[in-house]
Amino acid sequence: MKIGIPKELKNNENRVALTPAGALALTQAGHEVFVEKDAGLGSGFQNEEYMFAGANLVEAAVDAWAQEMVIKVKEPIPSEYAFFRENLILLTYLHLAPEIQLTSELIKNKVIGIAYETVQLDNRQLPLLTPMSEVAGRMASQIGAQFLEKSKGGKGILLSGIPGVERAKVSVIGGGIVGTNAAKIAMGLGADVTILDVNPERLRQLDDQYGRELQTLMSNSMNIDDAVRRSDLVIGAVLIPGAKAPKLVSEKSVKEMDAGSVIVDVAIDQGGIFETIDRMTTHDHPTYLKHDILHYAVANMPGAVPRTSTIGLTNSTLPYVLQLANKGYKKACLENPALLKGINTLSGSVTYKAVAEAQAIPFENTKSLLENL
Ligand SMILES: NC(=O)C1=CN([C@@H]2O[C@H](COP(=O)(O)OP(=O)(O)OC[C@H]3O[C@@H](n4cnc5c(N)ncnc54)[C@H](O)[C@@H]3O)[C@@H](O)[C@H]2O)C=CC1
Ligand SMILES: CC(=O)C(=O)O
Repeated sequence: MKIGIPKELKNNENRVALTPAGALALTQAGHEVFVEKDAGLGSGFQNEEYMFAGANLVEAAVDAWAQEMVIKVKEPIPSEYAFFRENLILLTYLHLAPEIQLTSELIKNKVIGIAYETVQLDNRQLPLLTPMSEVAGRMASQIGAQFLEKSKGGKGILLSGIPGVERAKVSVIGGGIVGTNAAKIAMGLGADVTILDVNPERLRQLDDQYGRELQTLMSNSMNIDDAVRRSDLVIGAVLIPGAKAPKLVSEKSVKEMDAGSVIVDVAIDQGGIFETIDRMTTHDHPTYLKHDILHYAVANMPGAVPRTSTIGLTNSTLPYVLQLANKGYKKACLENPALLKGINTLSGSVTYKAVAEAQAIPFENTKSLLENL
């Protein structure tokens, strides 16, 4: 198969969809890889390393996009919609539920849109979201700690406190991969950490794992309101796969936080869980103030640590990329139910139920559509 790797265009997005090691695995399997010149530089991978791995370097994005399958990191931005065409296989994070225009372009152009974030194993794990959730979760606490500093606009407190001075209170809403990693780092930095989840089994696991160091709480509106009001830093880490994130934190609770407190909404890529977050922010302008609370809502947090993230992402995506390339997307998806769940758009239809529901548009069953192609 001919596979294109365009350079990422989102603000401060320095990741690339494939490492030279990944390119080598594909060329050794008999595939042709076309990497846009300089696409790997932000992650510290030189053009020569891709050439050494047997990939072709192409001068322009259009040449990478012209291939049978295009692998990216982030959802395409409007300037990339012109590259969409019928039967293009696009493998990337799509986060379509809140992205009406992108969804409509993928449908209109009959793109085969496979979203990393909805590839799901039988045990419900999301193997292609996990590595970036590990990164973003770990970053969320670091970022929260930075923005609590006075010079960054925060209330001027240290997460750990010092002997004789109170520690900061951190609440993490959602106890999955992002939430657990955020809690781990916040605990490591010495904060007083509470984690909320709706899944009692998950709360039990977290309690077994971290004991008295971590306060677990059932996620309901009363507990969320109480936790938010008392927190110096609140991290949003909820996910209902494919769906628009539920608005769990009310504007009223945010107003009751102390001035200079910080919100980091990692779930912003699915629309965010705070009523006071109505827009994404960027690495260039990461926060805005609302009700005197700093709001951070960057949808590509791992883009800030591209070397770690690119290697972590390729480690997880490569086995799936190889299946798609070796078998063709149709056979690969019909033989692997996890990959089948990744298809969000096919033959001009939305094939992921939660996306169709979020946008109130018709939904088609992926398997039936594929079998009849
Ligand atoms: N902004 C960024 O750069 C990045 C954002 N993300 C996003 O972070 C979000 C979380 O991802 P993961 O941790 O990997 O998902 P996950 O599936 O591992 O965890 C989600 C957790 O949310 C819980 N949950 C569901 N409804 C809830 C509710 N009402 N209250 C409390 N908890 C609830 C689930 O039980 C689950 O434990 C996703 O939207 C993901 O796309 C991930 C990586 C980077
Ligand atoms: C998960 C995601 O959207 C990201 O890593 O940017």
